[in-house]
Amino acid sequence: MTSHPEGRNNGYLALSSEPQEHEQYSPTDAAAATNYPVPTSHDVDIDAKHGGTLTIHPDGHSYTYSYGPRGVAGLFHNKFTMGVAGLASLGGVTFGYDQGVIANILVMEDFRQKFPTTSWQIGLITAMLELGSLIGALSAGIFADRVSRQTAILIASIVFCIGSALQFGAQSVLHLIVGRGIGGLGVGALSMLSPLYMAEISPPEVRGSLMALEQLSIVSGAGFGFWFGFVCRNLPGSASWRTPLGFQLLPGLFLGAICLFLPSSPRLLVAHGENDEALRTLARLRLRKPEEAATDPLLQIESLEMRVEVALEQRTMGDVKTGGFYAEIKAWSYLFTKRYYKRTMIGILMMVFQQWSGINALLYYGPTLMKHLGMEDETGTLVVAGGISIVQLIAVFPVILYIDRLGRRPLLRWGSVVMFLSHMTIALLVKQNQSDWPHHSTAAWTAVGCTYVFTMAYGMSYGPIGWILPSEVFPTSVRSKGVALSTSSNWINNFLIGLVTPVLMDLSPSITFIIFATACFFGYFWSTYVVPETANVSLEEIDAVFGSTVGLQDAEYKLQIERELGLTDLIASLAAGEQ
Ligand SMILES: O[C@H]1[C@H](O)[C@@H](O)[C@H](O)[C@@H](O)[C@H]1O
Repeated sequence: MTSHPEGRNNGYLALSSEPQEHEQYSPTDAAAATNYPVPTSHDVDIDAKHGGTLTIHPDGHSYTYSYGPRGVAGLFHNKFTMGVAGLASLGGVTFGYDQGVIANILVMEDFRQKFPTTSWQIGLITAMLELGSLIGALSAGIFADRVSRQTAILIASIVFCIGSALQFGAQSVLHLIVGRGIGGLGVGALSMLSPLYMAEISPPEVRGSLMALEQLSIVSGAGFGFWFGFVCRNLPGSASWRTPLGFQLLPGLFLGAICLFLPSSPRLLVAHGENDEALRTLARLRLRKPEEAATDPLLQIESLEMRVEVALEQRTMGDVKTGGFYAEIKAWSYLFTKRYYKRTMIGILMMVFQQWSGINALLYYGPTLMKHLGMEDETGTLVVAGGISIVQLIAVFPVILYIDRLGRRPLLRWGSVVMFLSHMTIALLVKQNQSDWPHHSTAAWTAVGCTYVFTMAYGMSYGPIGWILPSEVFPTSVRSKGVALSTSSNWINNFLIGLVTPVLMDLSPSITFIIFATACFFGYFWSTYVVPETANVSLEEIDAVFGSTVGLQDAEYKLQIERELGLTDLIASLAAGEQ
């Protein structure tokens, strides 16, 4: 077997016809085996017109390609895909909005008079969204592959709108709770479908930037929801709370209306055997003319990689999508086999660390928390807490610009360190001053400042990457289920945080912050030693970064399929400048 060099190879150039176990190919071996000249330079300029490149790595085995530049230039280079991803990310707006709006609604005058809620009912109103979302995310994992991604998004939007309408027209607490539950089903489904779809349509060099749009949408939704609710609290009567609850119908209806015009996921098309349509869609997404579909080398590489992956998966695990109940169980259980276990755990733990970093404790209980930090005035505390959503929003912009240059891991590692330090500082300050905040206003403001530092670090690391990494680590055959599990982990942990934070805060605010700091501490080691770098790697070649878990047999199958489908010859001839 030829070895996969670790790191940024997003392609694997199998230049030999007879791979042997543990054999390392030198470029000379490769040339002898194929009669193609050995690439001497790294970059093969194959796409001068559009600025795309194919880089053959010096080992002569692996390659990287990009359709154009990264960062801002790359986003504009991919303007159509950016527009499509931006629209799909509206799923995140519904999610954020729902979370952001509720804190203000629950304290509104008219709401409290109409619905004299007990505290467990209040808990239920908040938690129903998370419970509904958990079920929504898991169910979307079941039906997402059977229909197109757009149809799945449409169904989820309709469910979301039904839930929103119920909340808008609620005449009793029960209506509201049921409405939140149904709305949650839609929110949960959308929260897994949007990143899934975005990952599948993005080119490797700007995938991180495009997927960070999901976080942008979530935090914009949350910020808008919070402040819109805050402003609406002065409206007369039930308009104060019905207006913000009804408002969410707008993004829901809009998403439902436009999703049928979005292009299909080329990866799902290939998985469904529609290779020609997949190539045409890919050409559209990469802004190539239809007639270029058959000739453009990068389109050829990307679509062949998709076909190789699907063929490989079908050969290894059978066609999981065509079967019934048994096949469904089998597909879910694959996530826990040796082959995918590590990826499944990355998806699940990503969200465990994201949620236990404590972001939602700040968002849900911001006002209460600020009181613990010595802020007394009601409006002031609301404003400070609302500021946290704004900090999250600001933090996501540098991520959109730089994540594909910086990579996912460095951001996670640095994020963990800063978040840990901020939490520990708060814990210390609270412990020392909680009995007498009025005389320690500097300490109080330092603690408030630390919550902002924490939020900034979170917003540049675990926040956006939580929605990026899980969709990247799975192959197409199990991606929807893997992402569904990861998203469910988000919702379960989100729910737990909502449940235990008030109890913990009553017990001891400083211990609460130490618990969140502990999560960040472990997050550092996890992102350093477990998480692989997925930046700039095409989705099909993520396998290579998990190289150690892929068996020898799989690697051999892969070489064989790459040869059968013509990818090997295509790369070799491009490297030799023959096209
Ligand atoms: O990434 C998001 C975001 O940071 C939200 O503000 C938070 O409420 C979510 O739980 C999280 O998943």
